[in-house]
Amino acid sequence: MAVRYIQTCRLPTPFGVFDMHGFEEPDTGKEHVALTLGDLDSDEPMLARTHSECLTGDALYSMRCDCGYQLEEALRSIAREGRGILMYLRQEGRGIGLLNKIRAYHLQDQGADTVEANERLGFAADLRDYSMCKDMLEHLGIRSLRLMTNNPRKVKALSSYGIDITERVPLHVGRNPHNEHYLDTKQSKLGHWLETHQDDDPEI
Ligand SMILES: Nc1nc2c(ncn2[C@@H]2O[C@H](COP(=O)(O)OP(=O)(O)OP(=O)(O)O)[C@@H](O)[C@H]2O)c(=O)[nH]1
Ligand SMILES: [Zn+2]
Repeated sequence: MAVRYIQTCRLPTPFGVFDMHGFEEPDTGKEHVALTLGDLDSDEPMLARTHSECLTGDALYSMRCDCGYQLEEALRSIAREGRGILMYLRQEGRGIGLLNKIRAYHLQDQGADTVEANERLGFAADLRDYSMCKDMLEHLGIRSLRLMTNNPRKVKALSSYGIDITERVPLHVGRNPHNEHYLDTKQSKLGHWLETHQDDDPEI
């Protein structure tokens, strides 16, 4: 989905003072942001995270998933490095929206896994689209990334838009008894790289 740039402001966080750049999808009115830190002009590949919105994990401390832990770890890593970008994409619930995610969680409370729950509601397992990242990165003049993710689809999608992913950086945090089954399902059904030993990624 195409986005247009709106404005930039400072965003102080416990991890560092970021710049927050706002973008809008003219077709849908959806609002996305990119947080950046450090020198954007250098051609050195930039540490990056594309993070899909998860209100429950990112803001409400849910332990059903790993999102909140990953968000914090990504910001912390960017701050440690002194340079990087986090694109926060408003595609809640892998694209089905918050209320449908609650419906899906209800089905999971009754025994379905995360993929089966989506399917029972009539959705594909993952409806996300990452094309807005291309416009955001182009606007900011960023060409190559060291991407923090365990999700092969993200790497494939961003590469297909011509974004140069020079390295895939694993982001293994937040496993707990409440999300163990969810993480195992992501690994077995969605192909996430979640092994403890990370020499599992020969093509990147
Ligand atoms: N439909 C649905 N969405 C979920 C569920 N649990 C988390 N999500 C959403 O999934 C998205 C995060 O996707 P993940 O596959 O966990 O992680 P990812 O961001 O694709 O991959 P990583 O980069 O490795 O973190 C967020 O939008 C969450 O709201 C669930 O059980 N059902
Ligand atoms: Zn989540």
